[in-house]
Amino acid sequence: MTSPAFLIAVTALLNFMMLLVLLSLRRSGLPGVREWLWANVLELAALGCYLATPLGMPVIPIILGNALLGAAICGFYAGCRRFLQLSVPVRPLLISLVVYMIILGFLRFYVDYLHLRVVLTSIYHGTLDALIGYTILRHHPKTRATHGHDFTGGFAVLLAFGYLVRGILYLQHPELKYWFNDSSALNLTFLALGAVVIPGLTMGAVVMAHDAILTASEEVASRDFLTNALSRKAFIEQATRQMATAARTGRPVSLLLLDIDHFKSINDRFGHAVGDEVLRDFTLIMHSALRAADCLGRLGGEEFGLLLYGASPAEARSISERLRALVEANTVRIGDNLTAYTMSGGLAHWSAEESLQELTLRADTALYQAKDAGRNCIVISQPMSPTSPPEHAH
Ligand SMILES: Nc1nc2c(ncn2[C@@H]2O[C@H](COP(=O)(O)OP(=O)(O)OP(=O)(O)O)[C@@H](O)[C@H]2O)c(=O)[nH]1
Repeated sequence: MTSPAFLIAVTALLNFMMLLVLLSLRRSGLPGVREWLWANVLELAALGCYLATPLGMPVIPIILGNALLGAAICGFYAGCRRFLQLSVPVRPLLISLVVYMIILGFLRFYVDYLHLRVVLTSIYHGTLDALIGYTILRHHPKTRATHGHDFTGGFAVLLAFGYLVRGILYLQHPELKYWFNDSSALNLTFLALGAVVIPGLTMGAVVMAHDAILTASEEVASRDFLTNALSRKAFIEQATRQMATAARTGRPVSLLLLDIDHFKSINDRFGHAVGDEVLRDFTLIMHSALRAADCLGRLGGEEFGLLLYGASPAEARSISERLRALVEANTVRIGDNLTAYTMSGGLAHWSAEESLQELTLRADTALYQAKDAGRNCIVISQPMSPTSPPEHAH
């Protein structure tokens, strides 16, 4: 038959394994990992105190053990808040722990009410589990599915519910036994409930952390390091996705290819570092003038692609002209001097049967025409009619 001591020993082993898994995440630098680590260390120490019950020194399991376990769950909650970039209510957590310990001590050493102590621990741990569940589910990322958040938040809510049941049961039945000297199914069930809290929640936290690491590395891989525009590959993927959506919804799409004028001479005159600065400046202007949904990618060198989703041909034309004018009006500081530069653009409005490659070819031809026409202008490609001449916006 399983005994409470055996259950505690197994939990300690589980705890230790989760500690090792968390240690492997330390290098990630993710906020919250340090607190989760501490929560597991504190739980291990608490379990050690509980195992000392047969020694007959109640202060070790009841005061020290419960203080450490209470601190462990507070630490886990703090880790979740840090992970989610939220502030940690350190003072309220500390005060709650101190008050909890004072009442617990009172219920053991002043009046000895075992069932009220069980009710009190149920309220304390249940409330913290509910807070953990609520916080994680409330701050669930909106743009992607994350099983880690669902699992951890859902598990914490379930634990809170388990504690609620335990609290009510012990409140209504003061005759129920609890703890080391009782191997009844009920005692073991509630003991197991308390035992799985930190290892179970830690497992969820590890999944959340892996998800965050994966998302961050995907973001880095899809961005051009110098300008923070999308990489060519990511641009093509995103543009293809947006065109597929447009094909379904009937929304208009335009592609603008942009190229900084005489960029080679900027490099030649001021050096490569200044050229890099101009590239960064250019993308800053683009990002500040565009909507978040507009997809800007660096296609190579000083050439960029901009997919304008949802913009009508007239809107795309006015956006392109606005961007050109913004670049023309802007200056970059080079030492003590201010230098201006311009850009040319080729704009093509997408028609449903066209592939991204065909659309890009038309925009590219328009871009060449803009360069031929003297630069610092936007040329609009005429859709579907090979005979119609290109139109100049500026
Ligand atoms: N500083 C810097 N220069 C780059 C980078 N990538 C490409 N280039 C340079 O960009 C220049 C592009 O020159 P060209 O293709 O002749 O174009 P351009 O001088 O802008 O002439 P037009 O496009 O015809 O106006 C080359 O000198 C490349 O070395 C980069 O990441 N940083």
